[in-house]
Amino acid sequence: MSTSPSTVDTLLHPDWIVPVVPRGAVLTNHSLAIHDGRISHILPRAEAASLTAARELALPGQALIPGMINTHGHAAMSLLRGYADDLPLMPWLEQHIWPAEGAHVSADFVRDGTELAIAEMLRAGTTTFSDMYFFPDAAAAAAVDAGIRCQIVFPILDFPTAWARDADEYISKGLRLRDELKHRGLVQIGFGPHAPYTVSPQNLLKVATYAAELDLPVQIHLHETAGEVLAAVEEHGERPLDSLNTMGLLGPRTQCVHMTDLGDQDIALLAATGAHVVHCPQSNMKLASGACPVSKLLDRGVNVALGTDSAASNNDLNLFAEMQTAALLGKLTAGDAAALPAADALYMATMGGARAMGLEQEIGSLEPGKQADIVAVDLSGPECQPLYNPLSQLVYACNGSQVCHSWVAGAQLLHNRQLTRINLKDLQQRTAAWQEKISSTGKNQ
Ligand SMILES: CSC[C@H]1O[C@@H](n2cnc3c(O)ncnc32)[C@H](O)[C@@H]1O
Ligand SMILES: [Zn+2]
Repeated sequence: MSTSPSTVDTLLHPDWIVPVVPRGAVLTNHSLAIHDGRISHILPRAEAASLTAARELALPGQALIPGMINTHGHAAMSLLRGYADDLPLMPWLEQHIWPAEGAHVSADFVRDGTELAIAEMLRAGTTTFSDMYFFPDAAAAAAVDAGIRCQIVFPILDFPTAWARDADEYISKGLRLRDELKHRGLVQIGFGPHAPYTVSPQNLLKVATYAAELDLPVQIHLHETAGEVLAAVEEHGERPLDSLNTMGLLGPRTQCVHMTDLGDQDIALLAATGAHVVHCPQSNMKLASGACPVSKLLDRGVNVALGTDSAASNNDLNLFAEMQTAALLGKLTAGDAAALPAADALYMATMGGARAMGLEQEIGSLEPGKQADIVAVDLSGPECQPLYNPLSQLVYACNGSQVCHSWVAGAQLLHNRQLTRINLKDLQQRTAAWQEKISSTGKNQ
């Protein structure tokens, strides 16, 4: 039986702890201790005096929450933020984004773009992100250097790009990356078949076989628009979700991103298979793709996580904004102001993501024994006053810039809003060089 140590690495004294599990709980006059990268204690402030800590931090006016989990994105696309706005999905992709990626994406682009995304995410409370992009080795390297936790789903497409020639090469390169990173505790590798309209049924079948054999996660863009579903029904005679099910691709290791076009039968299938949904409300709204029926999914017991998608379709990587949008859109979609209360939105941004990634025993809530992935949010400013309910402020009033500190596996990556492992000045110079290069090339060249 393991006992909690009386000597700890770090002892935090916030005004509130919002552990997420149990849902809706808010602890006052409590302290949290970190030891060996994990949460060792959450205890009443009066009892914290019995602990000896190497480092103690008073956090007046601040709330501790679990580090947030951005369950879907393409981090390096931060270099394409604002490159093509106000367009629907397919013209945006086919006429603007894919040509720009064809012209500019390289290992250096991914390295710098991912670092820019990580800097933004850490400063807004994200401590774990999922990434689906070319040169996933460069994305993983940026994450390892920054100390942030991530899930890298290596891309799979039927067509050639700068990273791979065909689906077999995408898969073999991705699996090699998985072998190289197997022992990196903060990095999890999975399959990232882009979408049913860019990956053939034969190649999706290969993904299903490998994923089952290796027990790896699979993340896919799915039912992003009604047009996607309609085109698939015309071509294959069935809805994409049904095709994936027939292929054996729907199950507890599957993360279905977007899911705006969903009927009752689709929802029943998701519930029966245990597949997860990753809701990206701001991207769905900006591209006018549609709205995921989150309340119905939750009512049927489907796990829903939150993602920003890329900075090219959002245009920021801020889960506070995403939580607020999810809550507001959820109410509008359900026609019910009681739908998606603040506690549910925060759950989706934390435990929802952890469950989707199969990491629910490790992250997603503040509980003794879990990894110390923690964020401290300042609720003392005028935008959060008066303060009747910290949970309400976190979801409906905070904007991300109130994040003061964050820790991943006990390592402090943000201290008083300063990134501890990223040189922001140098990063901003590299970003400016990319902007210069991309804008001088001109659009679609
Ligand atoms: C295979 S790497 C990722 C690929 O996906 C593109 N992408 C970015 N956002 C979306 C979206 O909302 N739906 C579909 N595809 C998207 C990105 O540009 C890369 O080419
Ligand atoms: Zn996406």
